[in-house]
Amino acid sequence: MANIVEIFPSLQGEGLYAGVSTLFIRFSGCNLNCSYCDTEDAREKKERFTVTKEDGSLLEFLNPVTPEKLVEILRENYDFTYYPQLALTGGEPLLHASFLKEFLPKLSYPGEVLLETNGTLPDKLNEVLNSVDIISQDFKLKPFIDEDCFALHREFLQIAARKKVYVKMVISPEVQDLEFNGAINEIALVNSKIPLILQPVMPINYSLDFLFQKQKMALKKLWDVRIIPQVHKLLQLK
Ligand SMILES: Nc1nc2[nH]cc(C(=O)O)c2c(=O)[nH]1
Ligand code: SF4
Ligand SMILES: [Mg+2]
Repeated sequence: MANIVEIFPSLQGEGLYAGVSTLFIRFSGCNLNCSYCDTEDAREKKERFTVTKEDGSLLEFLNPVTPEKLVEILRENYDFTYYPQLALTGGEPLLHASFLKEFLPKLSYPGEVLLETNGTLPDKLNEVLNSVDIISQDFKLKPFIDEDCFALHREFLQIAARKKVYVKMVISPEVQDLEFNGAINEIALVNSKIPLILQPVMPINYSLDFLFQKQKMALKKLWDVRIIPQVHKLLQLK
């Protein structure tokens, strides 16, 4: 059984696949507490979850949900043809790894399954690796979190690199070069071909110079470094 916050169709607003028509499942709960978190309500369990249908109307279902029920809800409410990607997000979806291990083979999604993860639960990733196609792994930097996640991020990325993977780093002018360089080195040690997406903290009420400076810094060690803001926020989508 899993606790869900919401299911909705939208454009992928973040990362390497920004712009792809995507069906999102947002799971409850998170093991981190980032200062820039824009899904605070996903951190706690909800009695019910909402399903936004293709025509924009809303349905409500009771938590927790079984894998069978979730498959039924998706099949009844969406034509998967229109969503080349299914995104699993949160919160931290890997807190539901054993659920996902049952659910994803039952669903057998015809498109690609993309996992949006904070990259700190390597053992859980191992459990679901065979059932996902793409991994969007965050690298969490100071000053946005108190913990040092680099060792976990490295271990996680080594596993994720067996699939299609990219790293997403939320940055602002407050991120120090030393911290940033440390993260770049971790990625380069796993594979310098792994794409890195620099995602500026929203709202952008600061000069963009630091973004280009950080991109250049990263390009010394990595082949593919992109600056991509949250497209869904620019377009005022969910
Ligand atoms: N449109 C849209 N794209 C997204 N990509 C990642 C999201 C997330 O909250 O994890 C997200 C989201 O909340 N909305
Ligand atoms: S990992 Fe994601 S969901 Fe969890 S606190 Fe950080 S930004 Fe929010
Ligand atoms: Mg979001």
